[in-house]
Amino acid sequence: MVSRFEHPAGDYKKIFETVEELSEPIPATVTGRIPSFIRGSLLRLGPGLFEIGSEPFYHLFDGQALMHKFDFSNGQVTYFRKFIKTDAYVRAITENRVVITEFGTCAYPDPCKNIFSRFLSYFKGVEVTDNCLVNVYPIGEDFYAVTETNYITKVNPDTLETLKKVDMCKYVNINGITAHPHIERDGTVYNIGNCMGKGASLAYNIVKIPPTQKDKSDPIEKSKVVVQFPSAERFKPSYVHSFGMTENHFVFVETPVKINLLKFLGAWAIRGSNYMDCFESDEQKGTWIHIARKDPGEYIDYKFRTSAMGLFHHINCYEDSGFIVFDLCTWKGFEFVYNYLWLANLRQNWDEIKKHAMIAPQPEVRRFVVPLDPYREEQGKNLISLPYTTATATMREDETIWLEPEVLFSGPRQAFEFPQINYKMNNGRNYTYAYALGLNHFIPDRICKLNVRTKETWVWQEPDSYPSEPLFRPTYCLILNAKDLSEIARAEVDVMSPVTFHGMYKP
Ligand SMILES: CCCCCCCCCCCCCCCC(=O)OC/C=C(C)/C=C/C=C(C)/C=C/C1=C(C)CCCC1(C)C
Ligand SMILES: [Fe+2]
Repeated sequence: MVSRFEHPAGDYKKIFETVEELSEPIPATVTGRIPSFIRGSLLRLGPGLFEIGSEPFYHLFDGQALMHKFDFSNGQVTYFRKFIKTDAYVRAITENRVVITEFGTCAYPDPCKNIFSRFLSYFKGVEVTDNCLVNVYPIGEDFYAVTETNYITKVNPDTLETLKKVDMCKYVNINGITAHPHIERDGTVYNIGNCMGKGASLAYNIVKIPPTQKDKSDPIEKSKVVVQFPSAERFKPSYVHSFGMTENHFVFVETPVKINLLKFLGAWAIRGSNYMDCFESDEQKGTWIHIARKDPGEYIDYKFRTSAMGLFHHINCYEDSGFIVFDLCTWKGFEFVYNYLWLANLRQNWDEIKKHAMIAPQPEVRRFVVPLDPYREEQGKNLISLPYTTATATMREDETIWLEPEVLFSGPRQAFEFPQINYKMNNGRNYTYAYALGLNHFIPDRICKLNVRTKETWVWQEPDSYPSEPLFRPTYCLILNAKDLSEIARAEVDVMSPVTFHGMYKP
């Protein structure tokens, strides 16, 4: 599953360049035969505008949200893209400067204003960004483009028009909410977000948004918090990017990558800083794993611990014979991987890219197992009795339960990231296959498949192609056979497309 290619020509730099939106869909040239059951739209999101006037964005997660769409109908394909007209985008375009602070780029006060109003604007605090460049998902009958703040943006998935900005803080007690909800077959959405509770105590709330309402009212209005996970530290919640959901449980992994709230609330409002400045990594704490029952929501107060790791994406999790099995795309150690995703680094020449990735955390796909009844057995004994995994859980003297994972895939600087499963069929269930984007020293250059039972792997790769779950240069949408990753068809358009993070197929 490692890459067959080196990239000395540095063509990958193109996926971090600004492009224009399109005024109308353009036809794609199809090679092969698009299967007739593929009728719908592939929607994807990522950054499309990497600078405004003379002001650059600095981090991979700062560029302004561009929504892409491939439409499939009767074997024909069109491609369309539009910038989401968020406040961050519209105000930046209007004032020709960065107006709202992004993940790693700070907005400075308007230089045209007099010194007094500039001084005042420092103390007004920071406007939280609505730059929804990370993912798109349905809520009821509607579609929302999202980042990880409290703002989500309703879009029309056909015209890519921006419809309205919604503040989730109005409905539930959260300060931010992830771009990776779980969606049940009936349309119920579950998500997790950091929250500041009573007496400024920190927690992580699981939010439930019901499906389409009979009375046609907006399901978001009926959002509620169903269960709360405590934070390991009083003023430092961990960064959370995704979580796991089995039939009856939620799995939340609390990593050592912390948001220092004192920095966040204080320093940020007074001098120019951005979200990246507020993270710190705790070398001592390791990783805490939390479990909660789903219905009714109830936190299960077992102290599962494992070594320090970075985590963005859960692959899948399921219950089996009194255990919860969960598979993760991890990064070894406590250092924040986002420190390596500054655009200046990703745009370097290949030799520098490789040097940089040598010192970064290393990726590994890991399987963990937790027992649902850990206090049955004595201390020091492995509590896991599933015959097919070497993952262990051991009760320690202090009543914490130490987890050692089984490694499902490991290759130096070769990440299996941005994972996908056959979600409708397999989420929360015992499963066999996971698919992902292969990162070669952080450069996305292949599509991978992993059999999580046997560890067998498959790869699709082509020279000078930089997929992102997957989008390519020159932009083409590739249809691969899920069995062996062989090519079925491709629909190519004569425009360049920058990197995208996540998206969805809308039948
Ligand atoms: C697709 C190819 C990419 C090429 C290189 C990738 C290398 C990747 C290696 C690791 C995987 C990383 C996965 C991350 C994916 C992703 O989509 O991340 C985007 C995340 C964003 C934009 C997060 C924004 C979060 C914000 C603004 C949070 C703000 C807040 C806090 C920090 C504290 C609490 C309040 C608030 C406002 C929510
Ligand atoms: Fe993600």
